[in-house]
Amino acid sequence: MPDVSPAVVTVTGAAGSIGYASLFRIAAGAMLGHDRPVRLRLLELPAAVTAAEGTAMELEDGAFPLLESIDIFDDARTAFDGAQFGLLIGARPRTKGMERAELLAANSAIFAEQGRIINDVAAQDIRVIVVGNPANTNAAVAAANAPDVPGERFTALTRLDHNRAIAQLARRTGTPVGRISRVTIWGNHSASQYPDIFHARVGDTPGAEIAADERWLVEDFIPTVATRGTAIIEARGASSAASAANATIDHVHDWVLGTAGDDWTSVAMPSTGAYGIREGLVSSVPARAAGGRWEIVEGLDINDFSRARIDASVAELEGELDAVAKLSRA
Ligand SMILES: NC(=O)C1=CN([C@@H]2O[C@H](COP(=O)(O)OP(=O)(O)OC[C@H]3O[C@@H](n4cnc5c(N)ncnc54)[C@H](O)[C@@H]3O)[C@@H](O)[C@H]2O)C=CC1
Ligand SMILES: O=C([O-])CC(=O)C(=O)O
Repeated sequence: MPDVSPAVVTVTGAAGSIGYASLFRIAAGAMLGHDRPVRLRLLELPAAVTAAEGTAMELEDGAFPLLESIDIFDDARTAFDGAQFGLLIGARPRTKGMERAELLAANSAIFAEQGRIINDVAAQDIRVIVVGNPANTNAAVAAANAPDVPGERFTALTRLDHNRAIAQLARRTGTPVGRISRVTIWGNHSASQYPDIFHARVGDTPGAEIAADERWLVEDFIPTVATRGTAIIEARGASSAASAANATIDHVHDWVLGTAGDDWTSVAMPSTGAYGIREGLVSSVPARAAGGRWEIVEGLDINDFSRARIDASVAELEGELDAVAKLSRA
């Protein structure tokens, strides 16, 4: 029986670009199903509350039958009260001249606080997706600060990278995206990520056969997927917003309503130690969802080519988390 009780959805950074591109589709039922009412709770910085009010006016004007309420907050403790879904989109952006360590420090403070608050006031079945960068490490920090919430409820967005990889494979092979499955993004949502097609199915062709063109794989496919965000910033003059919102909705949709058939998707979630990834890191892995839970797809054969790339991206995640730990001790 589908859950048709109203869902309490807290969205941080709600007045930003991804927030704006997400909220209308959430209100229309694209995220949780077309039979599940939603109650939106929008969190913004005080300076952006008026903009959030403008978005709320437009949401009202959508007259969405599923949208039961919209509330706006500049206080995280109130915004997360009773939240069943936390879309953590708002983050401190990197500003000119800012070192990566400063960016990590600023965001770890935000996500540690939000993790503590979620622990204290969110609903018992809270599910969190962190979109704000550095997303994996922000999710790891939030999870570490929410000891009463099962770690698996904290995830980060690599579905955008996953969708980008499918799109590139479709383009290369002339295969409709709907006939491409079992692609995996491993590691960090950064340029070190590893889009793995060795287990993929591309129409009737095994991904390994396509990966055999190593020159294309190394010089074209992997870097195109891994640096797509930068290419979009260069072209658009702003970072991916609609595609990031779309991927966020896909992620939560599949988490709640299940992944299709025997396909899997890519989810950054706290490591269980599977595939030799250190526990505590939030790394992207292949995962299926059923019954409202993500399950890592275990037992895939990882060849040397993939192992080296997974290890490199995981090492970057270790470096980020270690830097955050050092900063919080300083
Ligand atoms: N994981 C992924 O695949 C992707 C992640 N991103 C990241 O998503 C984040 C948001 O991107 P955009 O919406 O384009 O940015 P944006 O700058 O348009 O909006 C961000 C909003 O967050 C708000 N905000 C900042 N700190 C906050 C806090 N502590 N609490 C509540 N609200 C807060 C700001 O006031 C702003 O309205 C960025 O960190 C971006 O790098 C972007 C694309 C893809
Ligand atoms: O750097 C950014 O904000 C954009 C980003 O994550 C992406 O498009 O993958």
